[in-house]
Amino acid sequence: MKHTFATWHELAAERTGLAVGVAPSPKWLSAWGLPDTVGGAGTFCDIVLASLAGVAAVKVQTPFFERFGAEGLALLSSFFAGCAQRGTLTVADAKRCDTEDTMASYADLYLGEQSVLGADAVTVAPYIGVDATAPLFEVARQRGCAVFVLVRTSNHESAVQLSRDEGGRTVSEQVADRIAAHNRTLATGGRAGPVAAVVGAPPEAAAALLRRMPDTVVSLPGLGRPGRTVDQFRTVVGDEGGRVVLPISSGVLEAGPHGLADRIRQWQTVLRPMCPPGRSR
Ligand SMILES: O=c1ccn([C@@H]2O[C@H](COP(=O)(O)O)[C@@H](O)[C@H]2O)c(=O)[nH]1
Repeated sequence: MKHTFATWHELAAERTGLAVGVAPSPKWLSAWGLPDTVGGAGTFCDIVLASLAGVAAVKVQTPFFERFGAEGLALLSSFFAGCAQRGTLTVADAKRCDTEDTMASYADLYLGEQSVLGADAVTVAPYIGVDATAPLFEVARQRGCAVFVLVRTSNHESAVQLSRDEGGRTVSEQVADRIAAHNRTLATGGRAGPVAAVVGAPPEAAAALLRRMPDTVVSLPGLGRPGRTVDQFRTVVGDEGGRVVLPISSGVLEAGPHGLADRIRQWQTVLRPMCPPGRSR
């Protein structure tokens, strides 16, 4: 059976919630001894693909491909096709943000039936209004894809997300509530809705946001970073492991081309108890 993010709980139960971070940036190409060219990025992708057996998902930072122009996009498209052959879902981490008509074109580019990229999911920023991204939600629903909306990010400049409205809700909480509302309408048959969330908050805030969005797949970045422990994540996830995606970039790429496959297996071993087999959302 081909899984989608709507059936993430089944895929994660089988393969764990790990999403391998894919970033052919100047930094990682250099660390891997590869040239900072589209050819170097191609070799990087081949090595990653060879290490993906049994991996549920990849989270791909698309600007590191786009910077190479048409050749970079062609590489991204063929990398996604390679992932699909392995049953690995693809998140295009593009963090798009625009008004409705433009977002509709992003839906065509990343998720649509004729999409040249053919991703399973794309990330969007909600600061022009969550509902401006709604054209993507409908395409995602029709095609069994997902749109990951940034609810709370981990970067130092993210304070605006904690501003409060008259009712006392933070911007992050308002975004979370819109996501929950969309999924109440769009989720069907006990599956997760097509609107997913990215929550890079500290543990307590992350757990509260996770509870605020039932029927929603939630990506929790931060594992593998200094100061973030597996125990912290275990506490946040609780028994909701069937709807959690755990993206790890630096924590896998730092193993280098020869250690990558082993590092991925090590993370899967660590993460397996967070997603009990057969557990539903
Ligand atoms: O809150 C967020 C949301 C997304 N990111 C992205 O993750 C990578 C870094 O991943 P590591 O596993 O920590 O290396 C970063 O470049 C963003 O694209 C994030 O950091 N925080």
